[in-house]
Amino acid sequence: MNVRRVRTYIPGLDEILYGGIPERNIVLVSGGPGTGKSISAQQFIYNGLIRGEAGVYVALEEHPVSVLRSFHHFGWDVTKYEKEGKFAIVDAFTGGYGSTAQKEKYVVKNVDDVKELADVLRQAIKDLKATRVAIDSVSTLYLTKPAMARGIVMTLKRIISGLGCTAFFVSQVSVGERGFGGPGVEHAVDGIIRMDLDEVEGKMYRSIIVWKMRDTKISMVRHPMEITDNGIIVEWDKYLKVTNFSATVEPLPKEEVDEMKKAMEEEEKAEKEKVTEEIQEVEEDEG
Ligand SMILES: Nc1ncnc2c1ncn2[C@@H]1O[C@H](COP(=O)(O)OP(=O)(O)OP(=O)(O)O)[C@@H](O)[C@H]1O
Repeated sequence: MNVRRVRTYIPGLDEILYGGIPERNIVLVSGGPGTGKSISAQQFIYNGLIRGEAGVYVALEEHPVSVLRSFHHFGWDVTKYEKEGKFAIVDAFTGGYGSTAQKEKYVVKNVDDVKELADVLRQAIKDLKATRVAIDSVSTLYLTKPAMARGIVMTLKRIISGLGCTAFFVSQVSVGERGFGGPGVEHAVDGIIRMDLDEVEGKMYRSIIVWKMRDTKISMVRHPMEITDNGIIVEWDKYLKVTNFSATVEPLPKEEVDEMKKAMEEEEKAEKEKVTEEIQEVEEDEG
């Protein structure tokens, strides 16, 4: 059976997922500092907004004003969609203190209370009829209580997935750490995307790897990745070979490139059919 997919529209990422993220999947975006996790979450939300899909961004790690500044840094004007009721930031950072928080609609007063966060998030998703959610970062919620991690992730997953949304959960790990966020979390989520920065002989290399993604085939190699003024670009037809002394970018075998291209073509076809069906439904309702 063909799964319904949510395209990230992050250049190259849908290709290495063979068409996009299966709908309702909760994806852990894991990586060390400065690897591009927040940018990927913002790009995922913005790319939905410009295509008519409402989105909610949960800010746990930065002030909502800083989050807005990050979106605008890439020219992603979310303020426009906020005014139209298609985008909202859930403020789980300020605790309701300060002049900005007084004006916000979705504020979590006690961040240690996951039930409160879940309630505010549920309300935001329902009000906006959102289909995309980003939590930045989910690891903040259990930094001091690792035993609670699985329970917290499962609570959020039930709500988000249950309401029909697909989500990016940002997970912070230390430089050089091999895991993604602890065993409870890694098994609870539907997908894991890992972002890395490697220093080889004084030069930094960015890369991305899909570790797991339920209900779809994935690329089995590490891909080079760039952060540009327009956001993240994944080099989906190349792979990065890193050793202690060298980093080389190699082309992928032609068969794999062709298979990813084919998967994308099929997804684009399925998407066109979905739009046609939706137009027909609207016409029938109106007619
Ligand atoms: N226009 C740009 N061009 C190139 N690189 C950029 C640009 N804007 C931001 N960056 C880089 O992106 C990195 C930050 O990415 P991001 O905030 O997504 O990291 P992160 O993985 O969320 O990190 P942390 O866990 O520390 O918050 C910075 O190192 C910055 O240099």
